[in-house]
Amino acid sequence: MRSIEWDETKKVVRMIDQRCLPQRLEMVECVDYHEVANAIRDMVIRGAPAIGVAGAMGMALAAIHSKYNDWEGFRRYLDEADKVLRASRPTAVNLFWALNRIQTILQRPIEDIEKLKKLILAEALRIAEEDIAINYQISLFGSELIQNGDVILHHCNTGALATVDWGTALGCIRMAHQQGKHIHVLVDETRPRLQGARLTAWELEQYGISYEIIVDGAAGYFLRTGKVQKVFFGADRIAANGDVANKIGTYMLALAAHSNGVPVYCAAPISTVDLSIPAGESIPIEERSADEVLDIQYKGENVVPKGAKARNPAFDVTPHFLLTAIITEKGVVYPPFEENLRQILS
Ligand SMILES: CSC[C@@H](O)[C@@H](O)C(=O)COP(=O)(O)O
Repeated sequence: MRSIEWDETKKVVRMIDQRCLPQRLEMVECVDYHEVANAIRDMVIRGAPAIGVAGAMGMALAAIHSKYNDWEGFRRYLDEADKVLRASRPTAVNLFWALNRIQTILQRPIEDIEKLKKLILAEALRIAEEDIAINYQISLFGSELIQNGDVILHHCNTGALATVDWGTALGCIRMAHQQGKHIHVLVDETRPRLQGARLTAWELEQYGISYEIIVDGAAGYFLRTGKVQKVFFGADRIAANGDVANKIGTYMLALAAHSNGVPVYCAAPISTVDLSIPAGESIPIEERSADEVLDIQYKGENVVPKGAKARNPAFDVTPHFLLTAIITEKGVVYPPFEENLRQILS
């Protein structure tokens, strides 16, 4: 299963519409970069690595369908596409990382526009293929940290849907299961968009991995009562000191785990590390529409009073001292994170 792919015959980008899961497995086709930017903003596609690939494929669409034959016009059109895609979601650095890779191609001294178009598409496809291989490598390292019989608490969705395929934190769990280890996953439902209850649960069903969904507020209970051996989650941006921005609720989860002596693992590709950001407080945190919090029904009835207001930060920052390790494709990074992240990146 691929969350996103390039259709060479139709020259469109096809992605799983993650808003429809688990009820329906539907595909969406994007014919231009505006549609890709909207798909990222509306969370048709979501998850840091998948957003990065979507951004690169948005640029490929812009290049392939550009009507400009002159260098100036072509460059201006692609600059506009880059700007629109960069503005779609602010927190996951993978989007900017992937767009920067496309920019590197655009900076090459190539006069032939048709050749440049092909190079941009090839780079977008390469980013997608690399993502799968990187996740697989992360999962091989991460699975070594999982023992037979472990109960693992997982936050948000970090599986095949959040990447191109395979997944990061959920990939580690999937790999451990594939190695024959018996594991059970407690799935944080992950309010308000319910990536855990809808997407992670759906993926675990596909893989035949034992799981139960819990409300986010129940995590502390399970950690305190000794029911959980490990906590696993992904990342949208990792600062140079190892602070991790991830789905809202991660910080409270890590606090509760740390306080109860339960190891906390963050699994993410190196492309999620942003060395230009010294510490977590400088990571831009997306605030999404209050409707995502307020639009909730129980037995067909609205839950909140009419006119209720809400706040909806989509991410929070977990300080590095709460983390046991960060699992990357280059190996497992332990504290001191500042030093060891720099070393692994060099
Ligand atoms: C491998 S995905 C890691 C993170 O991107 C994931 O945990 C997360 O926070 C996703 O947020 P989302 O708002 O669903 O895009």
